Amino acid sequence: MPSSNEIVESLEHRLENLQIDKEKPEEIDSEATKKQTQLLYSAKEHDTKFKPLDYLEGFYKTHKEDGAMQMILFFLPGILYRLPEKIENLLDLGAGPTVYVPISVRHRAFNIFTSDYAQCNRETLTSWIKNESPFDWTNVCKWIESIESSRETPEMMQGLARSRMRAVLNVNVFKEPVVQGVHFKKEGIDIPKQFDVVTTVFCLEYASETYEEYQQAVKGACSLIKPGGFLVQGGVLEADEYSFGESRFKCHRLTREQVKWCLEDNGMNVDQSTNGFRIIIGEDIFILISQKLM
Ligand SMILES: C[S@@+](CC[C@H](N)C(=O)[O-])C[C@H]1O[C@@H](n2cnc3c(N)ncnc32)[C@H](O)[C@@H]1O
Repeated sequence: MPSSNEIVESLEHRLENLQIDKEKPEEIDSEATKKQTQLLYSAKEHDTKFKPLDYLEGFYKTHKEDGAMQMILFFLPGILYRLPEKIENLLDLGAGPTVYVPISVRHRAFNIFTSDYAQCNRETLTSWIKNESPFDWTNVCKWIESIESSRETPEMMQGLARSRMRAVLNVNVFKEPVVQGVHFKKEGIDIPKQFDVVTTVFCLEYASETYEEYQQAVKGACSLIKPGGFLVQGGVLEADEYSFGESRFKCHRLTREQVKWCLEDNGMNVDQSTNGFRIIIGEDIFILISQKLM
């Protein structure tokens, strides 16, 4: 069986050959015109202005929809391979309307919790759990399957992930506790105070507009991890905003140093020479795994 290092290295090698779709000059022009017509919202307005279907159509319709998503989906299996083989409780923090994390961890995590700050996203997540999703995840499943080589159909992948789902939580990374309420849960489920693994992708820097807010957001995320547990974090560096559909949202312009400083401040391992930390950065998109020190 290959080691997790070998898997990540082989994925890094494959990344060199991955065609991340770059915008052509005429597309850049039309992007600039589109931007002028989009409304610019603050990060705090995610709860009232976020449009789940516009977001999903913009970034997840096919795996080629967006370079950042391609990068995350491509490296996620290799990063997840570094987690313990059996995970009792996993939380996807700030999942938005997306379910690619539960699908990717379906074989390892027994109890999967998902969450978001915006009610419309919590509703979209719940509808997927009830197999009433307004969005078709087939293409993303095929992309995940091609990286995993698991030979499962999208229906099998989603069926297993759904059976592992336990609850949809209302979260705010600036509040204490971060879990503010339960939007949906299956019968007889207790919500853990801390989790063995917390995943959070494009959330902490997108919830923030300043470094102070980002520090608070990381503190909130880390407070949800058990001692010895893991954080899997994905995000974007050096960006002031992101956009989809008719909306743009401001975000904190994050640097790679800030990513590490904040983890360190919250008792997380940032020593690349150990097994407890690994970061991969490409085209200003990063994905990392960090273990909480005991
Ligand atoms: C860009 S989306 C990322 C969604 C998803 N994780 C993904 O990878 O596509 C950012 C998410 O952060 C959530 N968010 C914004 N402010 C937040 C806060 N204070 N606490 C928790 N989540 C927040 C938003 O509601 C939104 O769903």
